[in-house]
Amino acid sequence: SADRYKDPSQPLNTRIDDLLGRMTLAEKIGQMSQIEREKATPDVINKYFIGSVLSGGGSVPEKNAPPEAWVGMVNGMQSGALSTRLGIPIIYGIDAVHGHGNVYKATIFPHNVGLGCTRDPELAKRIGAAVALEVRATGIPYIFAPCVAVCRDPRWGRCYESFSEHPELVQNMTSIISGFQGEIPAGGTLGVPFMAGQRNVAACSKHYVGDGGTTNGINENNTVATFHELLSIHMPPYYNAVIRGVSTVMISYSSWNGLKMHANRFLITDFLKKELRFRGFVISDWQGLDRITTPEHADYLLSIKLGILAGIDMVMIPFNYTEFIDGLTLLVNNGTIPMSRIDDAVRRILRVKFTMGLFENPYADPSLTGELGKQEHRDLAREAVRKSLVLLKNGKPGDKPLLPLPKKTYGGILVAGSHANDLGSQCGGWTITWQGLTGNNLTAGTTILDGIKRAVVPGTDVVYSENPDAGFIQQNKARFDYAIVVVGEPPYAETFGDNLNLTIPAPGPAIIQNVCGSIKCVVVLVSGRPLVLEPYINTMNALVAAWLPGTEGQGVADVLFGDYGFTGKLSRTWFRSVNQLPMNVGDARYDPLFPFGFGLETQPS
Ligand SMILES: OC[C@@H]1[C@@H](O)[C@H](O)[C@@H](O)c2nc(CNc3ccccc3)cn21
Repeated sequence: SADRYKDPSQPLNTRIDDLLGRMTLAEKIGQMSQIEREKATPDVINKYFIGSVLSGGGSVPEKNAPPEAWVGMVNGMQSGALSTRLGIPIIYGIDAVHGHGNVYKATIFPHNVGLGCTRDPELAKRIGAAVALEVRATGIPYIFAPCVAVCRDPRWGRCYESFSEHPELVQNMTSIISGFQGEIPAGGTLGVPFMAGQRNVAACSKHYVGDGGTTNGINENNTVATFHELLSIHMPPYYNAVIRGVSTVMISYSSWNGLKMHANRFLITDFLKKELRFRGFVISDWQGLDRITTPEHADYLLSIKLGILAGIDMVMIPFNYTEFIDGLTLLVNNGTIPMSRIDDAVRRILRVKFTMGLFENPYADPSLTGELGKQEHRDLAREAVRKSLVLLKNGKPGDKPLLPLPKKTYGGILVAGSHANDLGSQCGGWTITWQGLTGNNLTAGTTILDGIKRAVVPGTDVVYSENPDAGFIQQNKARFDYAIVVVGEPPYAETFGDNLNLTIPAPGPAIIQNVCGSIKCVVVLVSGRPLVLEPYINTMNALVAAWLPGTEGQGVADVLFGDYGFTGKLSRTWFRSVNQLPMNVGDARYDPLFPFGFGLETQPS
């Protein structure tokens, strides 16, 4: 019979059964293997029947690669896959967690902590659709987003990847999945993966489950919780993700009550796959199997056994693919892992690939390259920046409000601080490189300083000094009508962001004291999370939490100068002291500097 699996008019399960029935063990295990771009030559993909390739953070075809280079790379790999006996296409995945962060000149949106402050699920959906177009511009159909972590401790290095500490707010923001993948039609089968068309991407809700609940926010560590606490705090977003038809779920490095999530058969198979009826595929994190043991990779055969039997379907290996393939082959041949488990994994992977139309559209659509960094998307990102800003203070007690700032001044405006003129720092981690970069040459965008200069009346004297010394301040303090002080955190990702003191990094505090001690000032804090404020807050006339706004820094000036009012509300509790942590809305003992949901409002001027 003609290859029925290649016939798109055949029912989905007919195609899956037909193809699965033809596959050798080597071809099945190849589908379960995801390797890193740098290993993924067409020959390796062909020889090992590789099912998936990824770009890890910062892994690009060439520095500042244009979309055409990405398309050429992905298509080259795809030809390797299509030349295999059964011609099963690869699915290429990448972290587009705040826009297509790895790609030069992509639109970079606010990180999730800021999106949570918009309280605007419809905006999140529009962002998802825009990001999908920018990802498709590079020929990629699959992203490792959204992170639906419920970050319960801001000392966690990935807290900025979390929409909120409050599970309901995170649940609401899962609307971004319907932007990425398209809106699933009502009345379908619960839990099946969905993708509307070739201008959408398959999504990945991560990291299942409890990644945001680790002790002291230590990345990849242990989440101590009763099953009820796990279900009420960390699990809710996965209900919504499954209902929205999310195509994949990524497993967390963390443990639950001492058991590694990557080895947790109860939560992956019995709960996610059976109870929640998730029908897409479950993917490990990077070397997630290796990290089941301590030290990592200490017993890779055991890692493979535990991970695959737990219910992991695709393994983000990413480099030692022969060791993985040989190990899994051995475990199937010696009966440790039943073929039924392998078939479940491959069935799920094929279900996603058939559903997203990958067999009919294995190659990039070259007409989409113009979507990358499109002005329409930048305008959307700028809107998101505006709505993400949270006004925490506006005028000292007894003073009249400082914001919105006048665009016309008699004297000048002093702009100070390390983060006023630093595109990389306002983007944060997962931008161009894994950890992110400082400086202004990493990609295309608008710094907060650029935005201020464009917002004021032409001819207004805007003076920028990154770290003005006391002498400069004393000589000029009468000159300036007011100052804008922009300080905050350097870029970071994952464990590099773990931080137990959460103080504003030097020289931020000194700049605040020097400038605000002499000149009326508004401080704009660029950070992935709440930081220690109490020592300085009385010195400030006004204070804005800007989070990690991304490339469209103009959105900050839009609101500072009153083109738009402040509307953002805290997605996270703002603690007084780290000694209070963890401290979340709803806790019995709750004594924040600013509570969850706080945000002053201003009217457009
Ligand atoms: O980039 C792929 C995944 C990403 O989707 C996950 O959210 C994240 O947990 C993740 N981390 C890495 C790399 N982690 C790593 C940590 C220490 C040394 C080398 C790599 C890759 N990935």
